Amino acid sequence: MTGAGAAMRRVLESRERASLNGEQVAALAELAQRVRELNEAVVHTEVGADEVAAIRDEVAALTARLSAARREHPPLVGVGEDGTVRHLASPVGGVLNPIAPPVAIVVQPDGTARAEFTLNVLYEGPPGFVHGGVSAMILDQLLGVAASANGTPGMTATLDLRYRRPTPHGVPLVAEAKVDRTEGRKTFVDARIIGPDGRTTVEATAMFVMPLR
Ligand SMILES: CCCCCCCCCCCCCC(=O)SCCNC(=O)CCNC(=O)[C@H](O)C(C)(C)COP(=O)(O)OP(=O)(O)OC[C@H]1O[C@@H](n2cnc3c(N)ncnc32)[C@H](O)[C@@H]1OP(=O)(O)O
Repeated sequence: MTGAGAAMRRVLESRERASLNGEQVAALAELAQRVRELNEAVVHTEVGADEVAAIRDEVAALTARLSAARREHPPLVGVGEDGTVRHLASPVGGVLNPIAPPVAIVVQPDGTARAEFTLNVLYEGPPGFVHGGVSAMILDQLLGVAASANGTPGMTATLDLRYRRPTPHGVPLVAEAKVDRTEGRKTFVDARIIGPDGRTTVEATAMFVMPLR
């Protein structure tokens, strides 16, 4: 069995990742945004059973139309001119991924990975608050981006979370991550989510390990 590094390289090499031009990305991102709105509407709808059945069939027909021509792999990672990390299909902030929370990560000149975002009810755990696993996923991504921006990317080997207070949804949040230190193949990164009152809701520390093989 080969290691994670070789496996990832193989996937990347096998991907004839048609570089989408800006226009194509914008068009698909708009589609993904409409699907996000659809997702939220599904959770909130009170329309009757007949209408639900009719909409179900319409959605199935749209899925069939989109599937008429499929890429084998989703489009590749890139970094925008403004430092914005563009992993187009990422489950965190991927503009082409309709289940991704809208978390656009920008790497600042001092290496801090930062995002400002608002989470809706789709990401709810306890009533009124963000699901802890969603916070963990967002922080893992931010931590990983900070490690990559430091020139020391890796796989998450450890992720420690401290949930200090509930993270509210429906209000602006900030998350940031910064590399603390590196030791050989290990990179240690700190991150947090900050609520609208400026108080930290979740803290995280992670260790990333660059796979050898
Ligand atoms: C700029 C472009 C931007 C692109 C941005 C994209 C950003 C994307 C962001 C995505 C973000 C999301 C990211 C994701 O979602 S990553 C997905 C979640 N993570 C994984 O699936 C990782 C799975 N594990 C592995 O692949 C391997 O185990 C790794 C690679 C981690 C290590 O396997 P490897 O065979 O290479 O390592 P080694 O065994 O020789 O050990 C080496 C050293 O490390 C120490 N160690 C290892 N593991 C642990 C552990 N768990 N706790 C404590 N220590 C551990 C070990 O003791 C040793 O230390 P020492 O004895 O030398 O002192």
